[in-house]
Amino acid sequence: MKIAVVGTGYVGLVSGTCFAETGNHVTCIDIDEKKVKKLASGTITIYEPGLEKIFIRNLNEKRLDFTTNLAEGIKDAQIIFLALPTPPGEDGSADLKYVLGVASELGKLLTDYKVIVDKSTVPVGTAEKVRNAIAEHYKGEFDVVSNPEFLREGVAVDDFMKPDRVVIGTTSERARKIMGELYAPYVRQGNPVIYMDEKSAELTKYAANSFLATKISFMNEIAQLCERLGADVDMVRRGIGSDERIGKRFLFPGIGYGGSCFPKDVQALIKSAEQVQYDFKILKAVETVNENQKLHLLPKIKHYFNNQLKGKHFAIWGLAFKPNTDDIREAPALYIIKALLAEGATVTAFDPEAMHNVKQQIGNVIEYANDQYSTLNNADALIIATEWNEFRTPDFDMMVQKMKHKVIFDGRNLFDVKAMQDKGFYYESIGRPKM
Ligand SMILES: NC(=O)C1=CN([C@@H]2O[C@H](COP(=O)(O)OP(=O)(O)OC[C@H]3O[C@@H](n4cnc5c(N)ncnc54)[C@H](O)[C@@H]3O)[C@@H](O)[C@H]2O)C=CC1
Ligand SMILES: O=C(O)[C@H]1O[C@H](OP(=O)(O)OP(=O)(O)OC[C@H]2O[C@@H](n3ccc(=O)[nH]c3=O)[C@H](O)[C@@H]2O)[C@H](O)[C@@H](O)[C@@H]1O
Repeated sequence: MKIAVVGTGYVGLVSGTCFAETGNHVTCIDIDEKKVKKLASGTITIYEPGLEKIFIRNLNEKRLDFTTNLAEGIKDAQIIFLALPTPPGEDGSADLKYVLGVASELGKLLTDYKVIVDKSTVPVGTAEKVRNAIAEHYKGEFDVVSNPEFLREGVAVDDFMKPDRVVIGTTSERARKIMGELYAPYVRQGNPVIYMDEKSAELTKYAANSFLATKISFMNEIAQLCERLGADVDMVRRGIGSDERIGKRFLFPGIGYGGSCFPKDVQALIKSAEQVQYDFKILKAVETVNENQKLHLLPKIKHYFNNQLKGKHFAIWGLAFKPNTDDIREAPALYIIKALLAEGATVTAFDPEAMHNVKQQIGNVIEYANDQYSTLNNADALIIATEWNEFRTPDFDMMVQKMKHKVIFDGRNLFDVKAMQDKGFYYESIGRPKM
């Protein structure tokens, strides 16, 4: 099939590349000229394990190309995916200016039947708005489908190639058939394509992200209780996770959820509810808990240093919002850094992939180290903000040699509490007894 993908960010690039991987011809369109030039010349623009290899293969085999020209990019396409940003507007609701702007452009360009697919995360009713924006200029036949994306950064290729499910929202038989054909190679036995109406598909995406965020905030509150009652959240997590109705995944407490989606999607669903006079109480609490959790380590740190952080030097391991990505959008580490600097402390940080993005965002207000151990020179304490694999089994002897004090505040529960005590560390983590 011939496919166009408008927007070559995370979702656009991953889905475009993966659609090409099963033999489709994909043209990716973006207004960012620099990005398009880079991609067209074979340089990948995001860090995503496994993506570069298939990106290069499909580029070389001419199943994937890039352009800034919308008219040229969509000309021969049977399906046009919109993978455009839907950032929070001033009031927290999803800003649809990119999606509707492109829809209106498409209306001026369409000359024959095409399926226009909302892949961006968009509020209920957007498919209708996209349809109207196109129909204002184009009077011929076309369909608008909602096909939300559920990939996770860091494992995006696997999530896309072997999805748990594919949700397709359309009431058009013609569009349903085309979308079914496109997705047939991706769904394994037992992992269904779920067809529904557009509105239900749109809400499914927000419900999924909000439910997962709720699980995390719930566990972060259980962790708070554990700290106050002397229980161990790791044990509680295992104890409840083995119940299939609850499930083992997404029960890890930490320093809050970040990333480009959970924070904005929770906010947007609260707003959508408000617009139909519904007060979504649980989600408001989920958001508040998460805001507090990002700085949960701070009082512990201040308490340890008798409320005097001025002149103290901190090492930070991990800047990305989660491992295996260079994405720093809403990363808890950035909130911690800001709070430490405001208290007059200094910071040296290391992240295996995300440092270039942090440098670009906050510049040289902190120092950047070439590896995890160099952050520790003269550090009064180490703070762990992202659970990269290489942080899980460090050389503790080398750490001890470099650190001024053997003090670790671990926002991701990487180490065994008793083992750390035996090594002589002062070690605080999330929801586990200090010993
Ligand atoms: N990042 C993720 O892991 C996931 C994101 N989503 C959703 O997918 C959508 C896109 O997200 P990301 O890929 O992260 O966004 P992004 O911000 O990484 O990329 C968006 C791209 O669209 C381009 N763009 C903006 N206006 C344009 C226009 N008029 N014409 C052509 N290109 C234009 C930008 O230059 C950028 O390259 C959002 O709604 C998001 O909520 C859904 C699932 C996963
Ligand atoms: O809509 C989206 O953009 C995507 O949002 C999330 O994917 P992503 O943001 O890439 O990352 P997750 O793995 O979900 O992690 C999100 C945040 O939750 C935190 N988290 C996750 C799991 C957990 O048990 N505890 C926890 O604190 C992570 O550290 C991270 O900050 C969803 O998992 C995807 O299904 C969805 O497509």
